[in-house]
Amino acid sequence: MKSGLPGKTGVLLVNLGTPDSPSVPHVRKYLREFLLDKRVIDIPAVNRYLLVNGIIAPFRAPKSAKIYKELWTDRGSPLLYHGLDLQKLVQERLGKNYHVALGMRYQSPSIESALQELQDKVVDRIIVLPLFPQYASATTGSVQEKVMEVVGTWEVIPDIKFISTFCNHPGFINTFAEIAQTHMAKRDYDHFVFSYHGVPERQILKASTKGYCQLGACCNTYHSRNRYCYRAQCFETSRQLAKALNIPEGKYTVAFQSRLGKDPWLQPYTDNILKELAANGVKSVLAFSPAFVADCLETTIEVGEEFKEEFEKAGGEHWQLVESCNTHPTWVNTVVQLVQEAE
Ligand SMILES: C=CC1=C(C)c2cc3[nH]c(cc4nc(cc5[nH]c(cc1n2)c(C)c5CCC(=O)O)C(CCC(=O)O)=C4C)c(C)c3C=C
Ligand SMILES: [Fe+2]
Ligand SMILES: [Fe+2]
Repeated sequence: MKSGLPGKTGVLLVNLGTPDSPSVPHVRKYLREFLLDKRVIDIPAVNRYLLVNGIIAPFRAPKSAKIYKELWTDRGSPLLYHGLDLQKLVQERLGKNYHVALGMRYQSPSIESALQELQDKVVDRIIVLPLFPQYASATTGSVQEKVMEVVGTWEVIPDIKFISTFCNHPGFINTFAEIAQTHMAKRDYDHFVFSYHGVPERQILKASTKGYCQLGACCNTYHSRNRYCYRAQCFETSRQLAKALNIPEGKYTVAFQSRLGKDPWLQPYTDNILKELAANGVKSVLAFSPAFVADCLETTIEVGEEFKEEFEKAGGEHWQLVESCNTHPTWVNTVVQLVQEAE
């Protein structure tokens, strides 16, 4: 990719985004921007506007704001401050021939401002790393579309490389494995749950190349035909994590969380699985949330607190969340490596 001429490489790290504060108006503004994205709620535009403005924004925003208040810290939202910390550490590691910027797909700092920062630094090429290990149209696809929309307005469009998936990158797997080992060293676990953010099944079928994915055993192996299938990537991440941690098949379950609305989302649902596990006598669970590389509402609150409470209510005794990659040194090394591999 390099021309042989000296010049800076721009690195754009992008995560989903979070409200500016846990207040109801800020959460409502965030949910509106997020859920009006046609890649996130992929229904006809008029229905999406009615659903988001008529139901989700008025009714969900106050409930979500309450949960965001629980999550909020002195440094603000974890998704944002972990992103800023990661940006700083990766910048230090890559040095002066690189400029590393952080953008959020929704809210701030925006992708527009992050790309402007790179343009101001006169970068020759840009490497975009959406911070989602598994490609989904709603996340990585949406980031790619937004970046192309913004740079499409520039007079000079530099070389751009997108890192679309890193679901089985050894550095990503090792980061989670190392964090999990700190918990596994302290006690034995009866069972392991890999809980991924869900998506509507319809989105998996739409993203499938030539009808390859049937939401069945087709996702049990990972190869060029299903490289971008979110379900196949979640299974691949789980297999690699199980391998790295010597977890035998039968001792782990892949499940999906955070569904919204009445349409079928990817199954099994984590909240059902944890009840089944408790009913089958499983007492202790180590729970991973490997669709995220930074802790956020979905990991800390949903997996770490809500699922724990439900598991214990159902008869389980010990539920432990594996914290996300955040600024773990192996993860910082991995991001540096992903950038270098993309050049
Ligand atoms: C793997 C990453 C994510 C996918 C895929 C995804 C899909 C998706 N999400 C919603 C609806 C909501 N998600 C919410 C929060 C949220 N989602 C992700 C990531 C993915 N979403 C993150 C990182 C977060 C948390 C951000 C934070 O601030 O900590 C929320 C808001 C919270 C709530 O009210 O529950 C909603 C709503 C849909 C519809 C969707 C569809 C594919
Ligand atoms: Fe989400
Ligand atoms: Fe499949």
